[in-house]
Amino acid sequence: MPVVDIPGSKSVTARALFLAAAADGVTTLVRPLRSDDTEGFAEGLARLGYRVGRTPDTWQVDGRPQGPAVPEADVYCRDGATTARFLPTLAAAGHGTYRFDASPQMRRRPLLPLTRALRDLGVDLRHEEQEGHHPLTVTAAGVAGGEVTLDAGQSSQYLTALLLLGPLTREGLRVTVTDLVSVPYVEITIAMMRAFGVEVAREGNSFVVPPGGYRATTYAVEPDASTASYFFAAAAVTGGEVTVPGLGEGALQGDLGFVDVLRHMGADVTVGRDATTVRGTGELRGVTVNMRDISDTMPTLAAIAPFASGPVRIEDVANTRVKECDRLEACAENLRRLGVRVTTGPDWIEVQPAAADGPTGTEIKSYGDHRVVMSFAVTGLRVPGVSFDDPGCVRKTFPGFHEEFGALRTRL
Ligand SMILES: O=C(O)C1=C[C@@H](OP(=O)(O)O)[C@@H](O)[C@H](O)C1
Ligand SMILES: C=C(OP(=O)(O)O)C(=O)O
Repeated sequence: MPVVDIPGSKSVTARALFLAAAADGVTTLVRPLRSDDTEGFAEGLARLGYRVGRTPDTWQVDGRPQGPAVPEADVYCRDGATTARFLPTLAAAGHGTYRFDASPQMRRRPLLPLTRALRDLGVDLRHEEQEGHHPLTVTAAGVAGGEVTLDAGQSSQYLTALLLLGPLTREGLRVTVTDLVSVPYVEITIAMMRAFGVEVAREGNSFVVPPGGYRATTYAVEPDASTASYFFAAAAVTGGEVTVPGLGEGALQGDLGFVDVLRHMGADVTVGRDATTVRGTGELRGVTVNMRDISDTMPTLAAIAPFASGPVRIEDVANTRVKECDRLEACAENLRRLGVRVTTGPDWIEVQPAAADGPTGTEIKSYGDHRVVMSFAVTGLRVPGVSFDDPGCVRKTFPGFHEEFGALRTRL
């Protein structure tokens, strides 16, 4: 029975780094994710003058409730949207001039609703080239706080950034959302703020954050549930069994809900107190599923959909078009390259069962998207000849993916 150790959650590590930097005292992160996104986040903090110390298993951050330690900084956010959206928001609470840029991929991704909200709160923020995109400069002079309205229909990260900022403002914050996707990520934010001593109140569509700052702590990062989805899917399509320790009933991440989709399709799933096991049963039924809450697992499901006995339709995932790539089209194109029939709409994808002679191996076009590669690696368990034009882009969240997945392949 393969037991797979999954690296730490990207979302939890990014939040923990923000909270640690903003807290009063020294915070220790236990088993943070070490990947391009989170290394980029930690490097960004260091650029802003925060002290980040490392041992193989822990990161220590000296918190500065007053904001960055340097009056000027130039921060490169790489491909990470958490870095590119959370760090300018953290910097706004300080005093100084901070410029943020990102990779070409991240430059294409939006953040206008967030930067508008920051401006509405009095933050001096300028986009250098294209309105609502990196590069941008924050000329920070602290944030008074107050009320602000936000459209988080494209990304919940806008709301998370503002909630994280709330305790650093002088009066606290009340954020009213007109739309919101990826709700479980906001729940992660609220639970983690609580662990750092701040209670967010929810009043209908409004989130109320008191002023007063964060308390430093020791924080253990749980394994990444989105990463685990590839290993759970592997069990479901091969008839094997995979157990992931550290992700159980108390897990913070909504993406663990992907196992409910697999259960619905016919897999045997046990979510225990501190571990989850998926066992393939040989049966994989078609399904129609709304993935608005867990859209990072849309490519995982799309990539195994050809092995289902009926059509797989994934709905309400418009915002997957503004991730590392347009994931709906990237998945559709790669499925077609495999010889699978697929259709897409503005916010959905429908995949037909593979023909009797099965999908045919091909080179998968990665679009620099870690999830495209990791998802179609699962397809490759059943289809000989699947390769990737850019296998290394998994570094964003899981640099060791191919080694770990290769090792699992021999044990399934
Ligand atoms: O807050 C976070 O850590 C994340 C939120 C989600 O983004 P959206 O809210 O943009 O869907 C998710 O896709 C991303 O990988 C991580
Ligand atoms: C969308 C993703 O990342 P981010 O938005 O944090 O860059 C992801 O990891 O799938």
